[in-house]
Amino acid sequence: MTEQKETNKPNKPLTLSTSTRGGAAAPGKSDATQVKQKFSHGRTRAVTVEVKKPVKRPTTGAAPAAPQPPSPPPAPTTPPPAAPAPVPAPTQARAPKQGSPAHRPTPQREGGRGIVLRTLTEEERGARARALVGANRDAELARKRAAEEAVRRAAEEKARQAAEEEHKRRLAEEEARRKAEEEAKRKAEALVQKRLDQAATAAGAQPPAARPADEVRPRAPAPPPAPAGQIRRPMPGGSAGPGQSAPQGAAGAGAAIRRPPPMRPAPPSKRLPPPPGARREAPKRRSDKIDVGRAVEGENDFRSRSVAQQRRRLERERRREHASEPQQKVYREVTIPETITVQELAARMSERGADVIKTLMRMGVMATINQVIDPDTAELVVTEMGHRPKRVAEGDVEIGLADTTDAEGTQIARPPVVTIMGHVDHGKTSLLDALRATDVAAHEAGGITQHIGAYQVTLPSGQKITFLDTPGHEAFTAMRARGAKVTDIVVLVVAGDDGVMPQTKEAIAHAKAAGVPIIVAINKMDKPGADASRVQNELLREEIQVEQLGGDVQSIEVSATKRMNLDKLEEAILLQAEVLELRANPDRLADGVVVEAKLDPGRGSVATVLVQRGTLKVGDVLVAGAVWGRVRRLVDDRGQAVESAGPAFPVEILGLAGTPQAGDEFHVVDSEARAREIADFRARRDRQAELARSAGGRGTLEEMMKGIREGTAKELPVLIKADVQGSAEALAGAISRLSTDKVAARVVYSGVGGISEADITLAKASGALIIGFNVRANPQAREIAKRDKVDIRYYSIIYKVTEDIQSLMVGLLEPTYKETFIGNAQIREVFRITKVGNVAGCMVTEGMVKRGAKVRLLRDNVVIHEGTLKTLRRFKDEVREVQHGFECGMAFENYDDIKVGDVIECFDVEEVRPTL
Ligand SMILES: Nc1nc2c(ncn2[C@@H]2O[C@H](COP(=O)(O)OP(=O)(O)OP(=O)(O)O)[C@@H](O)[C@H]2O)c(=O)[nH]1
Repeated sequence: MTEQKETNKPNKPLTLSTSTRGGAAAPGKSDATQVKQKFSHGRTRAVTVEVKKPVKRPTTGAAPAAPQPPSPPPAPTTPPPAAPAPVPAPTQARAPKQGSPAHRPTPQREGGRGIVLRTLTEEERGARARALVGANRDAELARKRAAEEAVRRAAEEKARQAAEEEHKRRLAEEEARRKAEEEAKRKAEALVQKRLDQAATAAGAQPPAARPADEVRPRAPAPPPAPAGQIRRPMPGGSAGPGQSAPQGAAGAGAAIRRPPPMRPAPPSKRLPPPPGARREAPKRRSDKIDVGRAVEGENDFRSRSVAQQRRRLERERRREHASEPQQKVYREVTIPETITVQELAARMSERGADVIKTLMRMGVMATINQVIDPDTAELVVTEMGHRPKRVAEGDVEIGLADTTDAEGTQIARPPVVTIMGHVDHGKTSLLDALRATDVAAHEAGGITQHIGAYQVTLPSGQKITFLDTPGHEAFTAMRARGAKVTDIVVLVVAGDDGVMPQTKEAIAHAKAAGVPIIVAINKMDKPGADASRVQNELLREEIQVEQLGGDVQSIEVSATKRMNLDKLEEAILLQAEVLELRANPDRLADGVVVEAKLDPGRGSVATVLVQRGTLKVGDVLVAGAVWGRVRRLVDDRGQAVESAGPAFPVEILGLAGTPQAGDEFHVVDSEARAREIADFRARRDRQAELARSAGGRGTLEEMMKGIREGTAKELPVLIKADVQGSAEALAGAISRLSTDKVAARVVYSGVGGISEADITLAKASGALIIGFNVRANPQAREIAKRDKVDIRYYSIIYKVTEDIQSLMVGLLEPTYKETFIGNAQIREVFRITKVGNVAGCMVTEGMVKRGAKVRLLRDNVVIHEGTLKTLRRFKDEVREVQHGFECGMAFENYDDIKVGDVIECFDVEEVRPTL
């Protein structure tokens, strides 16, 4: 409305208003009048004009609103037709602000001739021109806005059309879907009808008319009067119920659309108010599940079932049919881990939890569904319920991991792995360096040898030797204690000028305990005081008989500093390797031993490993101890990156998730999942072992005895430390003499001095018992012994030692049992007694029968049962024994299968103490 008014108004940015001085002028006469000239931007100017009074009035008509200026601006009077409404708005908004006089009513003049202006001054003209320019600018601005508005409107129109089309499309889809649903329902109903007809025909039942109405789904529309009445009830007056929109109400009046389309706009203004009483009636309507659209079409006059309901009903029928068939019980193989809950066990057997609990109760075990039961009980339950138990341990994840068997043709010769051992300052490091310098490959490549704990030397002949650079025999034994057998040959370095020293003896003991052949390198032979034969003789006392003295141990005289006879030493090593027939299969998943491992700040976990079998490659997934990882990089002993490492090749591995321990075995596995599983299991096991240790577990001796009892050990290893050499030797001799063909006492090492950490390590690696004769263990050794469960026994009298060792050895032997026959009884009659079971009425035919004695049941001279007697009665009294020729009643413990004619053999069992 406002816009309309605005547009009808003449737009005059420049107007004149007059004020006549001196009252009204007489007609026909000129009159001076003061005219107020108005410009844009609110500027005004008073102008004096002369008005000539007309003699004669013109014909009536609309007086000009204002005298037109000589060049009137067209813009304000011609707004763009495309956008009439928005354009005035900004103008209107601006108009009052600017105080534009455009809207002021133009004074109507009495005379129709208009006003004659006086000639404008230069200043006035200029002002007018400026005003015109300003007006033109405004008009231009308005035009632009109108154009923009037109574009926006066009875009809006387009979007609206698109939305309408989308809406139409959805309606069509909805309609199609509804039709499809109806079609499906019709088919389902037809099927149900058919089945019911068939059932009725088969049973010779009543005609379909007699069937309940809700089972006979109408295929044709129901009679119209009924739905009409039902529809009108919930929707009085035809108005929509609460919550229903107007379109639904319209549908009730005849439209076929039953539910509002999803995108349909429902303006709240069109929503009809709920009729009085509609709220009360709504629940009833919902419970009836009346469908407005269908009701109008007259499709149904009662509750209709959905397709899903029909399907469910058919399924129920099918199940009922199946339920009548007897179910075949499925017997399964049930895997039983080390711990299992009742629920899990029930699930694995596909049995009900309650049944499993009942079975447990029958066995005298009260357990709840979530209770953990031990594997033995679980196995009994599984057997009881008719399934097949399969026991597995958690450690089964390691099965197949350490498979060292290789087919005959697959193995090829591999380089020997050598460890150098000896007394301090006898020249181990010097010899290792000298041997390393003989590596032709390093010289050829010009590479600098890295110190990575192991390196390989290529001899001029092309043969290779791998040296382990482990610091001393303790590290060697520590690795062995972890179960790793890495070294093939030990080179025992003895300084020619010094001879056999305590650590030389220790080294010999360690090498012997590991069962590794020794090659003696008598070093420093360049020194004037060096005497090889003296050294060889001293070695004899340590049971090392060198070839020069008729033994089989090779002995080479060398000089590390002078590089003397190094080639001979290498030859001796290769010869020994040949004897050992060292072979490995390079074409399999690699495994080996971690020689050393560290956490490098720049490279992460770095493990030096020695490949023992197969070929280790970059990208392999491996597990080393409780650590796993994927090989990111392999670096050889010269610091060169390599792609693979074959048997006896020492190499650094980068990419492990953690740092393994020296002596840990590594295995390449086929998947990360397996590696992770094994590493997790080992970490768990180590944690449990640590807990058991802290809780004070069993000692080595007990474990050892258990091993012997189980037949896995046949000897008692002993480590002797004494105050003087004489005592140590005497003890070693006495203990060795205790050995018999049944069980052996083996002296792993005998030495002089207090018990050190090295002794504990050796004892641990050998599973030995330590005997401290007049010596004690130092605190560190005690601590390690406690941690590693190594038994230390202190003595000060030699015969006490031998007595103890003897009793230990006897204790390790299996006891023997002697059987003594007591008598026989024949079953003459079998009585069935409630709560007791079968009782045999017998006649003692030989010797006597005794309560508490062992019995065997013989049927046709075949032993069919062996056990104990539950009762032995004579008449009604419980008796201790029944002599030959008397009758008695006997019943077996946990056994009932007795028959007339069977013989009960009665015997005693006596344990015989084993002797050495
Ligand atoms: N004359 C002579 N001196 C040697 C020989 N071998 C080693 N030495 C010297 O003996 C000393 C000890 O040598 P190392 O190689 O450090 O002996 P080691 O057994 O490794 O010593 P630890 O590492 O302390 O156990 C050094 O001063 C060497 O120079 C040799 O063949 N002849």
